[in-house]
Amino acid sequence: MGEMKRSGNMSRDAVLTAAEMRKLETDAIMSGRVSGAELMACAGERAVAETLSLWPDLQDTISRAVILCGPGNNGGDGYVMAGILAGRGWQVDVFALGAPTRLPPDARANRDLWAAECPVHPLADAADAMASADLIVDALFGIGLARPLDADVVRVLRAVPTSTHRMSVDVPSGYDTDTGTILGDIAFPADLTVTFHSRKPVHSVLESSGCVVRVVDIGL
Ligand SMILES: NC(=O)C1=CN([C@@H]2O[C@H](COP(=O)(O)OP(=O)(O)OC[C@H]3O[C@@H](n4cnc5c(N)ncnc54)[C@H](O)[C@@H]3O)[C@@H](O)[C@H]2O)[C@H](O)CC1
Ligand SMILES: [K+]
Repeated sequence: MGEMKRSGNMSRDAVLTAAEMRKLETDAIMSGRVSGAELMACAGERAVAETLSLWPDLQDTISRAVILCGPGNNGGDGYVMAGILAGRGWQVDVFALGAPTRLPPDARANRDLWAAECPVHPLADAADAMASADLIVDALFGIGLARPLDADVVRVLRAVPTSTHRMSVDVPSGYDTDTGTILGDIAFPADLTVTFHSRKPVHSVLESSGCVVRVVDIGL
């Protein structure tokens, strides 16, 4: 049975759908209480903290991370994580799906921050790099996955090694958030999933297959 742990002073046991989560985020942003950029920064910071808390061995040596960033705000969280890990002295390689010009604003801002100092490689090149990574971060798709993964993404997921730490941001790419089913043939094989504010239906499915699920507060 996977472990589900709450971090911070989370008392909410609600399970939200993708639409409910999106409404909560949008209402919070529209109210002016918090910005999307602040939510994304907090999401990335908390995702790194939970990853290092579950796998403290990663802090003992200079580790190498491969971060897979998608075309939306889930990818944006990945760019935030890349900057944090690089700032801690990690070797970080980022592989991205989609054109930068199509990224939503907060994700684009974090991508450009990263790209100002470091390369962003095409996702298709990730397969070889993953073999020697200590940590692989799946920031391809979160609650916005709308259809089965395309063949080029499937090809990369098939190359994800079993012998490394595999962490997914919010939802492992390939899963439908609300039904917990895999939309196509494959999903990212996460050992850890860090989700934001509250669980979604997919997370109990993940736990039953042995994935550790951590829920973190992002100030919503
Ligand atoms: N909203 C916020 O302020 C925060 C969101 N967080 C993170 O954002 C994601 C949700 O982001 P969103 O952009 O809505 O969705 P995704 O990033 O999951 O992907 C949507 C993106 O992908 C395209 N798409 C959908 N399915 C496919 C597919 N099979 N193949 C190719 N492309 C696909 C779609 O058209 C969009 O362009 C959430 O999970 C959080 O990780 C922050 O964490 C907090 C702030
Ligand atoms: K993901």
